[in-house]
Amino acid sequence: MSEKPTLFTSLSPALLHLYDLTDAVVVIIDVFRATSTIASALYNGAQYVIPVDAVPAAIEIGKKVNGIAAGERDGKLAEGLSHGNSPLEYTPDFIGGKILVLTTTNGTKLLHMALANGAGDIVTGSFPNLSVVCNYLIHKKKNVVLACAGWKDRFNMEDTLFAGAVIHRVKEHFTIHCDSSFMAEGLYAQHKGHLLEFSKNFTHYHRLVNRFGYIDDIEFCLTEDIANVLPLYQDEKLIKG
Ligand SMILES: O=C(O)[C@H](CS(=O)(=O)O)OP(=O)(O)O
Repeated sequence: MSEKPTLFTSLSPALLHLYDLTDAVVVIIDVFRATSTIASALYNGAQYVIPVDAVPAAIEIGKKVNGIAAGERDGKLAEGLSHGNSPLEYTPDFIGGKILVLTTTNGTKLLHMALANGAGDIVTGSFPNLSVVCNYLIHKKKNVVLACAGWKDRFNMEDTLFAGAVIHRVKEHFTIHCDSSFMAEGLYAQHKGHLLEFSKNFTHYHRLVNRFGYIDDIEFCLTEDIANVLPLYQDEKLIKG
């Protein structure tokens, strides 16, 4: 009997160095909101997304590729960028055929950290593209690291819940000896029927909804398969895989 590949969950960027990324598919997870926004932009016809880890670089690259330089810091539009990090901003009319250059507080930084740690096979995941990510992991038959962006190195619930949702669907295909994966799946199994209601307790819900009123974004970001495309990292871009 052939051995199954392994699956691990990194609950924070601060823990990422503990995992071997070199021979694995790394799923970058930032449910609120970077990876939901990336799925939305590609689903609605963006040519591709360039994830960037700093605002000045996003502005410079945006000019060079004649793209839309977008992103935020701490939930607000960052100075010098013309668009934010809301998945609802990237409608087909607006983003169709265009290049999005995106920089965010947690998600795009984590993707660059994964690259610096040797990752060669990177996709981004969120509830809006849950099924396509799971199918990719099953068909690749490679080791997997589910990498949660958290918030400024802290653990968060929404990224952990998404990791749990993936594990719930793919677990028969992997060897999983990882307590964070076990915890993530248990959490998802317990709350999958009422994610929106459950999310009202989360730190990020307070940050995004109570401070900025982004409730529609939260609903989008917790809706499974509403933008079911695979953002695949190739040649410094996220393309539709
Ligand atoms: O834009 C977001 O949703 C967050 C903002 S915050 O700084 O975490 O409040 O950034 P992200 O990198 O998408 O987590």
